[in-house]
Amino acid sequence: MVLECRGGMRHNRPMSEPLSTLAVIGGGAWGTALAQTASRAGRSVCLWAREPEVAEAITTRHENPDFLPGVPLEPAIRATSDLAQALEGAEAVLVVCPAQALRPVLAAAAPHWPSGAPMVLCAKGVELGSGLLMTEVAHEVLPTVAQAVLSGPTFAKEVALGRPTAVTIAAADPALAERLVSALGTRTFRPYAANDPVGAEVGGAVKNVLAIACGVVEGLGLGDNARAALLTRGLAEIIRLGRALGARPETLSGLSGLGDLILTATSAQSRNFSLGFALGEGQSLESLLSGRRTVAEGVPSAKAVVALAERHGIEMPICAAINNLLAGAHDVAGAMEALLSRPLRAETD
Ligand SMILES: NC(=O)C1=CN([C@@H]2O[C@H](COP(=O)(O)OP(=O)(O)OC[C@H]3O[C@@H](n4cnc5c(N)ncnc54)[C@H](O)[C@@H]3O)[C@@H](O)[C@H]2O)C=CC1
Ligand SMILES: O=C(CO)COP(=O)(O)O
Repeated sequence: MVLECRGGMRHNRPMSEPLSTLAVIGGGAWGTALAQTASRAGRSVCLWAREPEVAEAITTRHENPDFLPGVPLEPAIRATSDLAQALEGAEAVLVVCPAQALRPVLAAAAPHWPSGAPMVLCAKGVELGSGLLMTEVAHEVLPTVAQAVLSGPTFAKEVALGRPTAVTIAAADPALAERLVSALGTRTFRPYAANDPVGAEVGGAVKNVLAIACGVVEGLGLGDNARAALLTRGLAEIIRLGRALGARPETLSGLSGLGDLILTATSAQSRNFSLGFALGEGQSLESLLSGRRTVAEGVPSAKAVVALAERHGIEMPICAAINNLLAGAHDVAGAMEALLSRPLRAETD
């Protein structure tokens, strides 16, 4: 079956005109949920899924049983596994692939990128090896494309079901953030405009590692005090790294930082929290990752975040303990011991 995605003629719109046609790159749970909310906001949406069977299920059966089962999708959403088709005529592109796949996916998209269309980076992570944030990776691949970051406390299924949700849309250019807020906002999907994209992405990347830590503590049955301590000291790690990278503290304590940390690190709906919980109960990382199709971004990002912190001379002991656990350098008891044996010190150090 040929799946067509035609958003109209390729053209550059003046910055003030509304964005009517969007491409969503990524057919996982979050790309599908964002396509759903954009379609409900009245946008014409074409989604690119890597798997042809996912594209076909979305277009013909209006569902994504592989990555977002049980949620009826808007019939108007079109999907394709052809990147060129997905991008044709798009006035903005939401990039929603896993963080470690961002570089190759953007490189494949680059020859087909619609002239003048900004990108909205929606993945949460830090690139392994380079230690680059998503905006930095994207800038290396597509240096002339305007960027925004969409991040916040957002379980995909709740968004797709239309449950009330607030997010941050951050762009260095405030006019771009406002246009995206207008394009995506609805009564229940409520984007807040911001102009600190780095702050928005640091919170989203680090909270996944901290969610694994909270899951471990829960799986070990260490209690509510321990979880509260991890959340608070975890936020201190987000703020320390964010400041070093030029983020503003108020962004880190907003929706994309503290908000997402609270959501992800306290809910069994989170893949990162659940993975940590299973590790705390004694399951092996290998068994948890084998055959898995969904992402737990905290796993690759732990190593990248710790390397980034070392490069900036910042202490991130919770992230370091999780990195050691995931790398097999410590078992669960060893990772806890590394945290509990740290010297006592002033809270604000
Ligand atoms: N699921 C959620 O509730 C939310 C997810 N996010 C973020 O969105 C990003 C995407 O996550 P999900 O949509 O949840 O994914 P998912 O776990 O539902 O599905 C995995 C997706 O990754 C794709 N994929 C796997 N390997 C790939 C590769 N090498 N190249 C290109 N694509 C590949 C698969 O085709 C599939 O679309 C992640 O960074 C995640 O942290 C952000 C907010 C909410
Ligand atoms: O980013 C998310 C919620 O904001 C999704 O978290 P998980 O990837 O841990 O499920």
